[in-house]
Amino acid sequence: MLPREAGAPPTEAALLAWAREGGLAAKSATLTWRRLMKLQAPTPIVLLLNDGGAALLMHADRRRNIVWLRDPSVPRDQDGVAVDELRLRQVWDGKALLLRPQAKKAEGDQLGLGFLLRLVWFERSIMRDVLLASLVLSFLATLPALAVMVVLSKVFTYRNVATLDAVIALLTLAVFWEVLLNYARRRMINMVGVRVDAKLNTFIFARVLGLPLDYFERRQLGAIMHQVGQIGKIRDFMTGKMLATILDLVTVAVMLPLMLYLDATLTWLVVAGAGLCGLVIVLFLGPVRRVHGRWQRAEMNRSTVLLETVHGIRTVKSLAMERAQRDVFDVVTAEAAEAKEQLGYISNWPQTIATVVEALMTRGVLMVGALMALIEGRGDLGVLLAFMMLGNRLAQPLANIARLIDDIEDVRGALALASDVVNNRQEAVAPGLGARPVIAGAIRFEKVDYAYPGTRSLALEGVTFEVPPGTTVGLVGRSGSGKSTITRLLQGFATGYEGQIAIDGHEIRGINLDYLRRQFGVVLQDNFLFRGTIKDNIIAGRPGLTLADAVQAARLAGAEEFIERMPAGYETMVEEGSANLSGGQKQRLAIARALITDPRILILDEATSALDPESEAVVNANIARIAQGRTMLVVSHRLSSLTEMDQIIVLDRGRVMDMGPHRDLVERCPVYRQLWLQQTRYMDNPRTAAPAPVLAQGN
Ligand SMILES: Nc1ncnc2c1ncn2[C@@H]1O[C@H](COP(=O)(O)OP(=O)(O)OP(=O)(O)O)[C@@H](O)[C@H]1O
Repeated sequence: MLPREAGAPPTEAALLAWAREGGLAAKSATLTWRRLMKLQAPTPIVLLLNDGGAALLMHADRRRNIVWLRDPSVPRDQDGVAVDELRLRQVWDGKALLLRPQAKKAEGDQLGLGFLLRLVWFERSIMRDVLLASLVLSFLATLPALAVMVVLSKVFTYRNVATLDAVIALLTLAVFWEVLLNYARRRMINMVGVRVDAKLNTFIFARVLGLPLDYFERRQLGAIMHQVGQIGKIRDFMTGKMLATILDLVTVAVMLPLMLYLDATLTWLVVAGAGLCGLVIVLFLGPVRRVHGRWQRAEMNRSTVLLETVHGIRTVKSLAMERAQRDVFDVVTAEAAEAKEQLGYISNWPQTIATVVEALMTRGVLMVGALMALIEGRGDLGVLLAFMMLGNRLAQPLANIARLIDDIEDVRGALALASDVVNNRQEAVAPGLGARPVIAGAIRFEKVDYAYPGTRSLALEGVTFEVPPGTTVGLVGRSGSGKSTITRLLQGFATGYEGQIAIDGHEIRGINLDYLRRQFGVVLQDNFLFRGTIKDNIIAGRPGLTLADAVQAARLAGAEEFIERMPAGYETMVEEGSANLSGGQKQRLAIARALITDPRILILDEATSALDPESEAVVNANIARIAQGRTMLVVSHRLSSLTEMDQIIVLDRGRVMDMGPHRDLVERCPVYRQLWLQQTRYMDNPRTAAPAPVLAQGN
């Protein structure tokens, strides 16, 4: 793509963006001569010269203290130029672009356990510090128990005050460290959490954006939102329970050997108790999983009904469907509540049994310990007390680890739901893939057959036509004849067609998808305006464009006059659902938005169908000006708005019936003539002359 201001050198940011769009990993850097000498670069380095030019660094000759440069515009087979430090400094102040082929990008990853582990692995340096802090904290946690042991065994028995002083000093120091390390650990855990959360969210958003359009059309929006929303559960688990478990494991790893040292028999008693907890939970895993699945499906239904109702609230209210929708919602809520109740009932059992085992374990330690001391005369009071204190501290993490199985089930379900959306086929795997030819706007369809996924009948059948650049073309036909399908295929929304679709002779499947779509300006019947000012909406998605660009596009679209009458002009906020704009104003804004990039091909798909005659007249008056210098495809049911088009393509049940200017078609094409007569019949009647009727007959 050429810079907008032809002749001006591209900015560093633009070069970076182009390199990245071209599939390269690019970085800007400031280099010194010494760095250049040290570079044994196998990858291209572009030196950005002070006058806006650029040179390619071929290699640095350290022995002779020179670099070999090449002018990128000079043919490859010509030699480079040797430049020494003094000469280079005169034209270059250190700015450079470092380029290399892109490594496998995160977008290519699939959401799954491997991906989540990799996210944590990225944070390994902080995680290492967290583990280290946990290790020290676990040691510190054993100190009170050991202190009790020492006080009972040594201080009381031998009345040793010096030892008591040492123990008190040690415990005081330990408290200080404990507070400090706990504070640092919480900060680090929070940091890991925030980073993992941000990465996970940006990854999910990129994947959802990359899903093909027909995916959203085939699925219920509510279900998609619910499934994607599950990511919150995964994040909470990763930064909450999973991390806590790792820390619990550290505690177990530190305490177990110490307890084994103090008393092996009692230790095995504790371990056996924890094992029993785990076993109980594993036994309940199957039933819990089944009920959990049912509950998840019920929750999904509930979100779908809620979202659909809010989304279609206009229809719900105007058809007075509130009562009916409430009934539907009541039913799905009851199902969700029943499943949740079942889930609570089932998962309460392993929890209860685990609590019993845990209680028996701690009491068992006391009894067995006391019995051993009484009967066998083994062990002393200090050791028993210390053991019990440690045992209590250990029981909790062990039980937590066992209970984790329960949470894993929840997260496993959440992961399955989220990845069901996120891991679907992406539209374009590599952003850099595909050609970027300069496009003038010639369109050719050749024997194109297309059936929508999941349907058997062909939406397009043997469609063949050719449109020279700069032509205005109307697409007409009954409802469902395939008009919109043609415009969709042209924009690369589906690639599973037979035959060939080419723009300027380039088959569109070979063109970079992002680049292809940027060649189009599209206005639909109902256009979505984003929250923001009118200016933001016109220049949406094209950062860097200015108010002047927005004004120019608005003028061309016939929107200038009403924007200037608005309270804050171009800075007027478009309200939620664009309630402060009329249909005609919304449509003219959408046309301005489509024109802002000066696209080579403009598609108006029923763009004026919903407009009142006055607004339609304003838009139509500008059509000739809008069409100048570009190819324009206009889908319309109102044939009267297409009579001035250079060519009109007549479609019927997915086939091209004829193509030609209006006056020829009226004479030779029966389908067209019939459509035309149906509409003009009304026009002849002075009482119904104003709007031409809409041609919705269905088939
Ligand atoms: N997303 C879709 N999934 C499945 N079938 C579809 C989809 N969109 C359209 N179709 C089918 O493809 C055929 C052509 O539809 P298309 O929307 O291209 O017609 P159209 O001429 O633009 O109709 P209209 O004037 O009503 O907008 C129709 O039979 C329609 O049912």
